[in-house]
Amino acid sequence: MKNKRTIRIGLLGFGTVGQGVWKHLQADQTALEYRLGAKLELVRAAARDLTKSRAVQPRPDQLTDDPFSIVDDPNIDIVCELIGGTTLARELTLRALKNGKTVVTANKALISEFGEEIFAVARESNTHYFFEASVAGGIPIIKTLREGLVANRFPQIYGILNGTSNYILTRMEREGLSFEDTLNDARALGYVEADESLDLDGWDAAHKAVILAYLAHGKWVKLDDMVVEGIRDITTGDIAYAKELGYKIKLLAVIRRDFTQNTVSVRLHPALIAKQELIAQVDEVFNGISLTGDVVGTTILVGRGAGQDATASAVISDIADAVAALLGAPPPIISEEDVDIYRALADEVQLAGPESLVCPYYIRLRVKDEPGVLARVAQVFADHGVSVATMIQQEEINSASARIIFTTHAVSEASLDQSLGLVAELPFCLETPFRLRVFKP
Ligand SMILES: NC(=O)C1=CN([C@@H]2O[C@H](COP(=O)(O)OP(=O)(O)OC[C@H]3O[C@@H](n4cnc5c(N)ncnc54)[C@H](O)[C@@H]3O)[C@@H](O)[C@H]2O)C=CC1
Ligand SMILES: N[C@@H](CC=O)C(=O)O
Ligand code: NA
Repeated sequence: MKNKRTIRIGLLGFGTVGQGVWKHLQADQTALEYRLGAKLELVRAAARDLTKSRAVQPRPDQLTDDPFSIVDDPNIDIVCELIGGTTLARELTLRALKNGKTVVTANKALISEFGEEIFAVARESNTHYFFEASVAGGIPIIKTLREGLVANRFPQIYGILNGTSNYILTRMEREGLSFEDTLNDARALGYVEADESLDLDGWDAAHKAVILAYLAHGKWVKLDDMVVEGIRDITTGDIAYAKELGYKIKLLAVIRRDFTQNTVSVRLHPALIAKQELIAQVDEVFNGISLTGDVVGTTILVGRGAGQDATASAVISDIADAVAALLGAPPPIISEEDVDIYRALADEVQLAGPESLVCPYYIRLRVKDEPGVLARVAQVFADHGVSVATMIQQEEINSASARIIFTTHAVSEASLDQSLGLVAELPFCLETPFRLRVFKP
């Protein structure tokens, strides 16, 4: 390849994703160079511990423990931030952008918290910030929203955005294992965040939902304004009861825009979803996103949401866009720097209030097995407008206690929670009542 410009790349972070990017860029370099019309050079990667033995081993001069030497290197054009977290990663990202570098990231925590600031700095620095790997791993969801579906407004986007929890729920369902039993395997497969609470308590998927909500509706929603619940309290029993009732339990992100009321709601929680829905059939580490556009109708994307190779695929796709931008091609149709476009998308949209939380529920109670229990619970439900749709009662082994599983008709979350608060205080109630939402697309 004669007279082609050489684009130089540096990686911040050389863990699961960093090594994947290095490995695949090297393996596919020639083909990529032809497709991009530029030469690529992997200059250096920063890692915390240089002595660690790694599956991917660059030459010693290509590894450094000083990430600032990469963002300050005048020869480097593209910096990939694959460290994670929101402190050092933010500092490095802002410095790289201010130094005029194009930045590619997989860091959803950083974007959901500091996206507004980072996009502004990219704009002021006349450069770009790409983040395809930050949502749904290898699925090209960012490109799909910004480019492929640009003709649409989106009344509903929902789906599975966390590979780790979907992997755990799938193995709990198939093998009857507890989630602790499967967590180690998810770790070994490189799916789990360094801070595991991000995966298990729903925060990681919430970060991704915040990013999608911004891209679709131009509004940065704060985590404090969202319902965020994870999968820790789900038992194999809940999964089995849900199955008996025709449902699967999935950790779902739900983004709804009501164009009449001009409100948007973004939430993240486990929910029962009818097993015939395509999203219910997305298992293991796969993510699935259903996007309903006012022009195209519903489009569903399914693919690997975590893991070294899938994530590297998304990072390399951003590197390709970054190379194109550096060679003078226009940025993607709606780039993250187009504030005016996002302001128009937002159109002064307000967050939907708690009254918008109305749906059917799944309820699990553990009670003393004695006369009158059902009548008391039914009375509390009736007093709060909670109407029972189905009930399963199962005696426990010692036969002094029983599990009762209800599903309800649609009811407001406030009424449901009030009634469960009262049920919890009844003398025969042996455990805090547990409830899951039933999601109807
Ligand atoms: N693992 C996955 O499947 C996916 C991860 N991501 C995101 O990609 C990013 C990286 O994730 P992983 O590769 O899984 O994490 P990891 O923990 O395997 O790798 C992090 C790397 O950053 C380096 N690092 C941390 N502090 C450093 C410092 N002070 N100086 C130099 N290097 C430092 C570590 O040495 C390590 O090489 C995170 O933002 C994560 O959320 C996104 C999609 C999927
Ligand atoms: N820990 C995350 C990794 C990808 O974003 C997940 O499990 O989805
Ligand atoms: Na993606």
